[in-house]
Amino acid sequence: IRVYCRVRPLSKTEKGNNNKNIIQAPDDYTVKVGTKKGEKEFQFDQIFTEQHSQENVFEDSNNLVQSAIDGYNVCIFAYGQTGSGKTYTMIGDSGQTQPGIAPRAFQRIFDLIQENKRKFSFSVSCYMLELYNDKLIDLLVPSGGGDSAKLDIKKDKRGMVFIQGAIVNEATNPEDLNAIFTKGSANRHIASTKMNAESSRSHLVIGVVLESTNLTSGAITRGKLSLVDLAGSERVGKTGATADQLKEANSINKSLSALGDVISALSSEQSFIPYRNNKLTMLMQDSLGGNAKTLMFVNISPADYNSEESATSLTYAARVKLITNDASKNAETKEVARLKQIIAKMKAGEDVDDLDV
Ligand SMILES: Nc1ncnc2c1ncn2[C@@H]1O[C@H](COP(=O)(O)OP(=O)(O)OP(=O)(O)O)[C@@H](O)[C@H]1O
Repeated sequence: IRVYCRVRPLSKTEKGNNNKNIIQAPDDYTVKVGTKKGEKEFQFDQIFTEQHSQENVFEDSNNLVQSAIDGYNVCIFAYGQTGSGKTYTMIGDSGQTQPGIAPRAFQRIFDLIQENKRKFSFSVSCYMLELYNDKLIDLLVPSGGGDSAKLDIKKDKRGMVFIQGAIVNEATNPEDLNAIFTKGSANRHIASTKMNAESSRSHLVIGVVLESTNLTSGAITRGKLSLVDLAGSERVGKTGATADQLKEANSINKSLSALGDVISALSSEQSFIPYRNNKLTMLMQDSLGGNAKTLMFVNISPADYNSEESATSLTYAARVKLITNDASKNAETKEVARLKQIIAKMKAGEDVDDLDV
């Protein structure tokens, strides 16, 4: 699992309020957050700051679109507190003057299809779901989502998750995918109004299934690109929160901890992975582990009043990253040291069989 950290710029209001920026990124891989308890430092695969455009962010993610076409299950998901830039990263700004990963990926899918059309025929289909208070809502059912009781999370023979009872729309060009997304977003808005909820309190899952048929051999390959905008990770203060808000927060906490547990179990190569503990992890089961390629964005706010939330998000993300990272880093360092020693010995004309590393 690769983990990228993205720090949004201070907003106009925050600048107006004289909020301080407490995030530093001394290099491309290190981020420091100033908290009341002192400075905390974290390492990730890449840090994006306000200097990085949406193009820059997509450049580092777009090879995953190729992987999905090649038959992998690819998942790109964004984690962070409300207002930290998850939607901006995954979808873009509201006017789509700065499109995010999803619309760029939609375009890229069809660019790649075009490049490969002499050798393969392709079919592209898409579903779009929301998970709110542990309830699945089909966003492609008009006027605020379908009857969640009819939806069931299943796996096909090859382990790909599909949602029995959910609408799946075919797409033949990027505009189709954009139109499906726009329709789903409008339904999400209606659904959240009906439930009197903020959309940031639900998880959004877009699944784009890519099937290619080799025109010579007839072999069929299926991959999937899952784009997930998770619910805001912040905790709700007990004081002042309504019963509904506490229920929401509780359900979000449960699902995000379940996701953390799955990722930990995968990273430490445990034999049992607790996917079935939550609908979120059941939904993402084919996107985490196995032949999946996963990219996590941890989005953080740079403002001083969010420092605790930012530190908490980074700690969660570090937990995702750390376990695998440590192992491979150590292995790499040892291996590099061993190879260096071999080179040195070979240069000196010595025997390389008796190495002590
Ligand atoms: N990298 C960025 N550059 C410029 N503006 C940004 C950036 N990231 C976020 N913003 C702006 O900050 C605001 C909050 O971002 P956004 O809505 O993406 O947060 P969010 O984490 O998705 O929140 P929610 O959980 O409510 O959906 C938006 O107005 C967005 O346009």
